[in-house]
Amino acid sequence: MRLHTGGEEIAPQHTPATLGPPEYAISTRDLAKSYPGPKGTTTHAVSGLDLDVHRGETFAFLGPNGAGKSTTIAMLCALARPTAGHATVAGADVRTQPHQVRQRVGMLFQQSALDPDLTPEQNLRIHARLYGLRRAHVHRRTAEVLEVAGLTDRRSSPVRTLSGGMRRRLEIARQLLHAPGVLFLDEPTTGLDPHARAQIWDHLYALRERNGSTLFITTHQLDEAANCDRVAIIDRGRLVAQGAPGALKAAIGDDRVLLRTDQDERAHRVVHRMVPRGHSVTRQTDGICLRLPDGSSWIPRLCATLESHGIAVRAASATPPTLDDVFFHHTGRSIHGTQHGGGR
Ligand SMILES: Nc1ncnc2c1ncn2[C@@H]1O[C@H](COP(=O)(O)OP(=O)(O)OP(=O)(O)O)[C@@H](O)[C@H]1O
Repeated sequence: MRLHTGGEEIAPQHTPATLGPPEYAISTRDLAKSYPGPKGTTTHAVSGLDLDVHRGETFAFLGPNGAGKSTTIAMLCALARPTAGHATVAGADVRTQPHQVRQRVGMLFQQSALDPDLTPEQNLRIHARLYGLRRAHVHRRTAEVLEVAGLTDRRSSPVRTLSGGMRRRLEIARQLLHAPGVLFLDEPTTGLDPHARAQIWDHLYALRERNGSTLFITTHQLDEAANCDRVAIIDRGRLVAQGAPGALKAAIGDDRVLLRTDQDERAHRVVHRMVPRGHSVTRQTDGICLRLPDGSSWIPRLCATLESHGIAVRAASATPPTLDDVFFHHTGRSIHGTQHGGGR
């Protein structure tokens, strides 16, 4: 993921009455950013984005590659200018008060900005000075954030000797030095093994509990988004859905029914005829997938009909909707790229 510092002219501004109330950590209305595309075209990286993130919330920003996540973060951190719309972050307007926004947020980039030959303590001190922290505070804040990151005992080891998870915690610690009100994390667990991923999440939850930090986290990991307080799903620059993961899943209702048979092609045709219009039936590499309300009640009927056609059912399961099903429901695609293949 890249961050961009766009340089386009921006429209005249005023703060619209429709922006969320000041208790929101982040509020956007009609936020948009376009880039000049190839051959005179325009790429609408983000369009008409309305987001409200409460203070102290862990908020996931979920979307496939190229959906507009980095562009949104860049605008919210006042690193890229919106082409249109409004946004306030930690009480400051990204257009008219970009300096205040940058003072009040922390931003974890995907690319490491640590010097591997220096120790955690040295890296933090350099960052603190670059950030203009008063000398008297640097020592205390460095010790505090090292403690929060669980790295006090490694404070004098060269960074190159730390594990991937430790380095990521150190990157997060760096962003906490100036005690930001909102912390943006761009895919914070990318490249980490499952154990280190889990540790980073424990660390983020602890930050939320301890400091009441607002965490805005981009991800394409469905399980990570599902563990956040609320999630916004973005696709092709537009907001698809926003809400608590449970509520988003409950709103679509349909379960996912998976059938594995000895003749999937024939089974697909049979099943297709049984299911009412408007419900999806797709062939996947691992069987036939249906999206239906109360999926488990369909299984005996589906199996009996298939067997009456001489098709053996090897496995059948019904699972409640996931955030991928929410994405599919709104876009007709899986977040990881599977097209709606032959469904209804
Ligand atoms: N500086 C730029 N100039 C032109 N087009 C850009 C620029 N930055 C991003 N884009 C385009 O804007 C769209 C959104 O890109 P963005 O990087 O915000 O998506 P993303 O969701 O962060 O993707 P990924 O998860 O792959 O990093 C893409 O079509 C991208 O090609």
